[in-house]
Amino acid sequence: MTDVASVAEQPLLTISGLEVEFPVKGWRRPPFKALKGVSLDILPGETMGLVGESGSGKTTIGRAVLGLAPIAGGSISFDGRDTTRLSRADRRALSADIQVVFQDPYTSLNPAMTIGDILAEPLLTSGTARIAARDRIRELLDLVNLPSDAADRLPREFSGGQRQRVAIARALALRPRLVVCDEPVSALDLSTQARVLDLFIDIQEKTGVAYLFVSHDLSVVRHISHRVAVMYRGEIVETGDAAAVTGAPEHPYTQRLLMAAPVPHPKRQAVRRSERHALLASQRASDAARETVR
Ligand SMILES: Nc1ncnc2c1ncn2[C@@H]1O[C@H](COP(=O)(O)OP(=O)(O)OP(=O)(O)O)[C@@H](O)[C@H]1O
Repeated sequence: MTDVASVAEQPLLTISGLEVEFPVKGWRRPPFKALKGVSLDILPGETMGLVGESGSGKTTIGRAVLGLAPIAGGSISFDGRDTTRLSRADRRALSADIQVVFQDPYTSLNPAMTIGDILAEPLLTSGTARIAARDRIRELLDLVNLPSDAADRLPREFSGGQRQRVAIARALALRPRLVVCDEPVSALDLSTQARVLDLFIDIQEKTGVAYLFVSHDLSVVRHISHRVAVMYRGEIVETGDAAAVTGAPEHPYTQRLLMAAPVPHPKRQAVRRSERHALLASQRASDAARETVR
């Protein structure tokens, strides 16, 4: 379903010539140009990986898409509408369609709220009735593979990976069409990273959500993306099919990034995303069968 060829060709998100400038303190000092004319589009159900070194402007693109960066030029349109010129009410309506998952699952969840209350918040704020919200919370916990009794527990009772599942569930509560994922696995250990990345892929296959997936880690981006854009000092220097960009990059900067990235296991590299899912499913089935025999 999420194969790029099978999704509609009309972009969900189109960023054209985007410029973001931050003011710099000091008499008559020119602003700092964090984005210098960035263009990018994302199709429905697609994952666009955004990779680049620290300070290249990845987070700023995500923040601009969320309406949180000072835009100096260019445009961002979502579903054909320019989002840089929305009234506050329209921006609020759009926020159901565009959600975010942050890097740190330890600070992004309110420690005093139960998981149920954390997931209920966006639902109740948007006008969902309490009974419908309770059903939706159950569905969300199931979608991110957490037990339904998780709703009654506090964030501190969960590991980092489980907390990130809660953050993902919260982002999905209002059935967004795009989720900005800003380094969502960087704070997790390697094996948890792989499981959470596979969860993102599973959810996309079930819901058709698109991701703008920001990471400084080329191997993470290679694992999850359909297409990849490479950022360098406020500009996109290369965009293309994930396998092509991460396998045979054209731009010297991407080549340097690739040399610095850990090499994936050759078997894993050869397996396409859809095939990987079939493989994972059969691995899970044989694990389950082994458990039953024991
Ligand atoms: N609010 C701000 N005020 C001033 N400068 C900012 C602000 N936010 C970001 N910048 C600058 O804009 C540039 C791009 O930052 P950004 O956070 O987008 O980079 P990044 O590629 O996401 O890096 P990292 O991986 O370290 O988060 C950096 O030089 C940063 O210092």
